[in-house]
Parts: sequence; structure tokens; C-alpha cells
Amino acid sequence: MASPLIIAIAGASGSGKSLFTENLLNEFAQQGRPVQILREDHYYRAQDHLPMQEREKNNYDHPKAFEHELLVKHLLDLKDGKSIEYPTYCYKTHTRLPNREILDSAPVIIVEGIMLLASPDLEPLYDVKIFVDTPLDICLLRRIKRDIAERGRTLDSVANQYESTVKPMYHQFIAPSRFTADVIVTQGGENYIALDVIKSHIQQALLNE
Ligand SMILES: Nc1ncnc2c1ncn2[C@@H]1O[C@H](COP(=O)(O)OP(=O)(O)O)[C@@H](O)[C@H]1O
Ligand SMILES: Nc1ccn([C@@H]2O[C@H](COP(=O)(O)O)[C@@H](O)[C@H]2O)c(=O)n1
Repeated sequence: MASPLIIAIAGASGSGKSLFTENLLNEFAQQGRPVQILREDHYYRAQDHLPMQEREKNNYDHPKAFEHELLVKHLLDLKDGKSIEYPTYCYKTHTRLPNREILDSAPVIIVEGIMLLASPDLEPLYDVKIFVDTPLDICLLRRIKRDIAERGRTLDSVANQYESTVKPMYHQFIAPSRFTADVIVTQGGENYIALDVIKSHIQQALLNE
């Protein structure tokens, strides 16, 4: 098998990265082309050694919150055609779950997450770098709804975390990383023209291998 293409999709929390990734996956699934998806969130560091109060106060919007060294290893393994043991993460307990999933390599690997373009160790591994650029007020509204519905948060906790870490870290790390992207996607996860352009590029790159 030729070396897989690695597509990185970055952007603010709530920008629509996950939805964009799902929609890209659907485009390839319709053609019966195998695609593997990795989420940077699964690589948040385990915190079993910390009491819950400490975990709740942590800064999850700093690059050091992630075990990027493991993500680098996994991407290199997938590039070599090897399978990986993909970690599982729980936002409610702020730590890893014991189960791991075996993921096989595939011709297209999509990796999605907030800090993917802000890590110099990861950047050389990508073949295509995409930044989903959505106004921060829209990201915040989506995050409030999602975090209350799915991640066990309250309106107060989302607001406090947003002011103390999410917003300042966005300006320090995520916003500057957009300049390293090959493609900037506006209108979030439902920009079907961007999806089409990226799908065509990937298909062409696979044909040329
Ligand atoms: N273009 C869009 N229009 C409406 N809702 C959207 C759009 N993009 C994403 N969402 C919703 O906003 C929330 C956050 O989107 P998500 O893709 O999880 O963001 P991210 O992965 O960047 O944090 C989800 O509930 C998602 O369904
Ligand atoms: N224990 C955690 C871990 C992460 N977060 C927040 O998740 C955001 C990244 O995930 P997205 O799906 O929204 O891109 C990030 O902004 C962290 O603040 C958390 O709240 N708790």
C-alpha cells in the first residue's frame, strides 16, 4: 500500500471541525474508499492521579494538555501501514477511559483537533492542512449548547472556562496557527463547496501515487 495521505483539520472549539470531518468521511464512504479518523481530544493526557477539583481547574486549551508525542507515534505507525491502539477520553471525568480501540491504517487518515496546526512536531506529518475559520461568537454559542447537552457542563462552568482559558488560548495558539494552513474553510461543517474542493484534491493525490 502507498503511504496514506494525512489530512489535518484544525480550528477553534465549536468551529465545526467534527461536522466537517464527518461530512468529508461521508463523501469518501459513498465511494467505498476507506478513511480512518483520529480526534486530537482522545490524546488529552490521563489525569487519574489528580482529584476531580484539580482536573476541573486545568487548562485544556494549551498544547501541553495533549500527549502529542503519542499522536506523532500513532501517525507514523499508520503511515507505515501499522495498526494503533487509539485511546478513549471522557470529558465528564477529564481523563482517559481504560478501553482502547484498535484502528487499522487506511489510504486516507483524517486527524481533527484544536491544536493540530500549533504543534511543530506534528506539522511535518500532514499532507493537507485545513483550518475551519468560524467567528468566535458562533463557536461560543455552539459550545454552550453542546457542552451542556453532551459534556456534563453548566452555563456558568462554560462561561468561566471560556473567559479564563478557551478565549485567551485561542488568541495565543489557535488563531496564529491558521497561517500555516493550506486551505481556510469558512461557514464551518456545512461548507459543501470546500468539501468538494478538498475531496477532489485528495482523489487526485491518491491517483498520482
Ligand atoms: N454549520 C453549522 N451549522 C449549524 N450547526 C453547526 C454547524 N457546524 C457545527 N454545528 C454544530 O455546532 C456544534 C459544534 O460543532 P463541532 O463540529 O462539534 O465543532 P468542533 O469539533 O469544532 O468543536 C455541534 O453541535 C454541531 O452539530
Ligand atoms: N476535560 C476537558 C477536555 C477538553 N475540554 C475542552 O474541549 C475543547 C476541545 O474540543 P472541541 O471538540 O470543542 O474542539 C477545548 O476547547 C477544551 O476546553 C474540556 O472542556 N474539558
